[in-house]
Amino acid sequence: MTSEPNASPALPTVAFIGGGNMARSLIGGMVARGAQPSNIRVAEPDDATREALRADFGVSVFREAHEAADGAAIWVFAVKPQVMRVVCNGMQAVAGAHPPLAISVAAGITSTQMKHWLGGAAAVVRSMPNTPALLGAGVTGLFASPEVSDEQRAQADALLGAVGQTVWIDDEAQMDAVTAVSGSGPAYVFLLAEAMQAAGEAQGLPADAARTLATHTLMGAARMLVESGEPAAVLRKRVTSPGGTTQAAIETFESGGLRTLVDQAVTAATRRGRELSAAND
Ligand SMILES: NC(=O)C1=CN([C@@H]2O[C@H](COP(=O)(O)OP(=O)(O)OC[C@H]3O[C@@H](n4cnc5c(N)ncnc54)[C@H](O)[C@@H]3O)[C@@H](O)[C@H]2O)C=CC1
Ligand SMILES: O=C(O)[C@@H]1CCC=N1
Repeated sequence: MTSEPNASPALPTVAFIGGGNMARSLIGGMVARGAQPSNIRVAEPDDATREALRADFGVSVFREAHEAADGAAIWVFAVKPQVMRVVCNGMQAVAGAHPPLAISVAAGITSTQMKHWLGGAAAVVRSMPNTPALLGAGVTGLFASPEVSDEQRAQADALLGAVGQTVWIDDEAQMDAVTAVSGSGPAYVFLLAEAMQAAGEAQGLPADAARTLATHTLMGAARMLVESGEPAAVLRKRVTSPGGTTQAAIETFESGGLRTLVDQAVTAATRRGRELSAAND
């Protein structure tokens, strides 16, 4: 099931545990789309990162996780998978017998691991957002553990839906594939942008021109994919005149194994997600 972005979410107090790249994208996207900064608290040990969040978005910032978390209705865990267990264990005293909704954005870490590390009573939504959330153009896959109530599920959908599309996943094992396609996905597009720009420069284009041509081509094509609703293959064929320039390029991509390479890359990212779960158990 997918849903459209919400323009102005009415959210309860949210505490972000970890204020790095992904948290910044979510917080920036939420504030830009109408969330009250006074309802957003962030725990971040790095002084410069913490102060930048306060200065840029007006949110309340804290050095310690428990300071931000105490009294918040939703906890968003945005730390690296490698430290998640320690961070959750440190929250058990604040969680008590009735912990608030816990939303994890971490790659690999399962809802069962989160629940146990938080003391066994937590309702956990495992999510996988991506950094275009900063522009309200994110997409987030979400899985709700059995303890999550309908109201909590709606809260998670409102929070992540404020910064882009949401897609609910019924089988948690598929969250590693979500991570591999859309969580990591922006990096694949940025790699393609780098390669297109470099190739344009190699053909003699000035760097500025190559960047503008490559980046706006990606933006225009992405908008067509979303706004036309037509399959990618149909849009591709409309650009590809028989015997023309595009055909020469597409045949080069196909004979070079682009589809196989993309499949291998997504498979490697999916596998890495599973490894992160096992390695940090
Ligand atoms: N960067 C991305 O595009 C995406 C990242 N994620 C997930 O988001 C999580 C965070 O990733 P990033 O933001 O990229 O990493 P990051 O390294 O930029 O942010 C993590 C932050 O957690 C802070 N931190 C460390 N220990 C802490 C503690 N005890 N309490 C509070 N904060 C603590 C660090 O100082 C750091 O600022 C990871 O689990 C990752 O899998 C998910 C989707 C996309
Ligand atoms: O690379 C990572 O592990 C994280 C998860 C998805 C995007 N960044």
